[in-house]
Amino acid sequence: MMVLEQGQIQIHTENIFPIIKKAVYSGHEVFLRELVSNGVDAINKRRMAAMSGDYQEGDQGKINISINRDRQTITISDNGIGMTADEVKKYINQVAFSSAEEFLAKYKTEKNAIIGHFGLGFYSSFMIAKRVEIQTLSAKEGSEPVLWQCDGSPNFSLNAGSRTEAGTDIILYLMEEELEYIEPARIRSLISTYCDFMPVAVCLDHEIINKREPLWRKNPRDLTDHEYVEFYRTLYPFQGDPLFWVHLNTDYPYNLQGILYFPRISGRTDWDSGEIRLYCNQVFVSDSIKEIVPRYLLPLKGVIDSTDIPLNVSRSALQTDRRVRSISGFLVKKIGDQLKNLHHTQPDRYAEIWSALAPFVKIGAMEDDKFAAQVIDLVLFPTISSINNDSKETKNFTTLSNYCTRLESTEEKKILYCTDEIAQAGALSIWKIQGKEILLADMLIDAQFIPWLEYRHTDLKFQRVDAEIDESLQDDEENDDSKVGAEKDHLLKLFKVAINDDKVTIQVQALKGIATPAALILLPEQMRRISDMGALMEQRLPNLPDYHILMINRKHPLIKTLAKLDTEVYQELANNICRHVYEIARLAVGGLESNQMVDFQKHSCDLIGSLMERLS
Ligand SMILES: Nc1ncnc2c1ncn2[C@@H]1O[C@H](COP(=O)(O)OP(=O)(O)OP(=O)(O)O)[C@@H](O)[C@H]1O
Repeated sequence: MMVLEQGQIQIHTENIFPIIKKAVYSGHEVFLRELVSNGVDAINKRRMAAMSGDYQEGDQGKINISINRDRQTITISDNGIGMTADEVKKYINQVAFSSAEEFLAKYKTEKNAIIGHFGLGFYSSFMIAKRVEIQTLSAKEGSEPVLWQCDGSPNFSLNAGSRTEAGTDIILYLMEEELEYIEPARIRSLISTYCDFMPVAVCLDHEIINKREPLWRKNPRDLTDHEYVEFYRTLYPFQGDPLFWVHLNTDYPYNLQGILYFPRISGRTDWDSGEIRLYCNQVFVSDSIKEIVPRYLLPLKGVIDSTDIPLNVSRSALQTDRRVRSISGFLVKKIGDQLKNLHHTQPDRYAEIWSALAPFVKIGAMEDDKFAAQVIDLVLFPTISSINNDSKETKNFTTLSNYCTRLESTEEKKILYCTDEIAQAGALSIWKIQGKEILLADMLIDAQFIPWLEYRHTDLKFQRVDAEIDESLQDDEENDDSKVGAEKDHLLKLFKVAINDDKVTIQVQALKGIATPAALILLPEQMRRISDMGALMEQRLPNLPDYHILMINRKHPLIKTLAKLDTEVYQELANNICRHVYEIARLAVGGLESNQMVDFQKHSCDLIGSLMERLS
């Protein structure tokens, strides 16, 4: 055979082959992606070049992978543009080599940090092959076939090749320790992962393996909801249907296509996993890219396909990259726009999925001012409104601004909210009877979101229903001290003696409404927030703060009777009743600890027992 050329690949620093073999020890499988991508590029180049007339037009682009068990080889063949001898010298011996060298220089310091090893290119073959041959024939009219051989040392040879059709075969002689790639099942699964959406048929022994259509490349106007959902199902099987999606398509200032889905979040959702799949020209790169979206968008799933996200840099460099930051801002904006669109065009559907969206919208708003500006009027609260004429309670959704427009203009802008409909049921009922509309803020995140809202809206005052009983809820006539002052003092004294705890402030008031409870525990807003914050920092659920108010309702029949009881004679009974009323009020707000619960049961039974004795 006539030898065209023998030589040494120019080595600038050191022999990179052992480094490729050993240092890049993890993720060897990416060799297939790199070589198939080169084949796709070659096919595209041929199509373009054929238009100019100097190159032969090819058949439909196709990449075939064949396995020869006896020779322990894998051959990746394409019918692309091919290379002349000069091009092999230039592109393989110089360009490909220097890009691999550059890649490895970065790799040495960044180790696994480089995303998906993209950029190693042709020389990634040496991760799994002890010897590599290139059989290539350029599509340029009158070209001769060429054979390039390299045994993993810096020496290469260039001879006359045997290809008769334009295109390239990359023949990999597998190393002993890499024989897993001789298994067709292994290659098939790699094609499915990396090449599924490639624009060219990728075959294993001439059977097409990649058949999936990259939906994100289609025009959104040509797609139905069903197609979007089906696509999601194939990407993320058994995960429930998505709540909504955004189709991305932009050319300027960067090239980016994709579809982002908002998944159905469940208790098991891992907020930090990051499951957006990154593609580059329909070639799969990675499915755990967390750096291109802000943390609060990590629950999103779907596909981003961009040639403008630098792939051969470390993850930390990616995070600070200006273009990536701008892409991240673009994604945030698109999600915000879609939420707005849903809210306006499908308000019922929006309200229906709101509880799933709420944590992420609220966290996003608190973490990102720009996102906050977009979504602040899209935050919904369920409201517990007044009793209607037909006595049925209604629960609707409202935005904060709509709630405010319903407040009477003369009124102080006080936003009443409830964080637990059961524990705050007593106080809640008093406000409801007065026809007040109450926001339900019962999500964990609301403990931070309410103070955040208050900070943004300095003209608004947020008050939990059990923070105080203001004058509007008190029965003025029944609270006239000139008439009832003595009785109030008497009750106050009775409860003080019975409870005997300086931390509990006792108040006696007559509350409006017939169904109001005998006693209520009140927690002044600021004091309660400090206590809640302490619990949050200690990562426990907030309990009833030691300092609280016991509000005694003078209008309740039990308290009325108690006030009339001859306490000279029934001192102990009065004491027990006061303690019992206090314990019931604590119980109602979930404020009894386990040992107190045992005492409560005993006290209740003793009290009922002693009253029954008097009857018999
Ligand atoms: N199958 C092929 N057909 C024709 N030319 C090829 C083929 N494979 C590689 N080449 C040529 O060799 C060059 C170097 O390839 P290599 O894969 O190392 O880097 P790249 O494809 O340019 O960049 P990267 O892989 O980093 O995206 C290519 O630019 C191309 O000109």
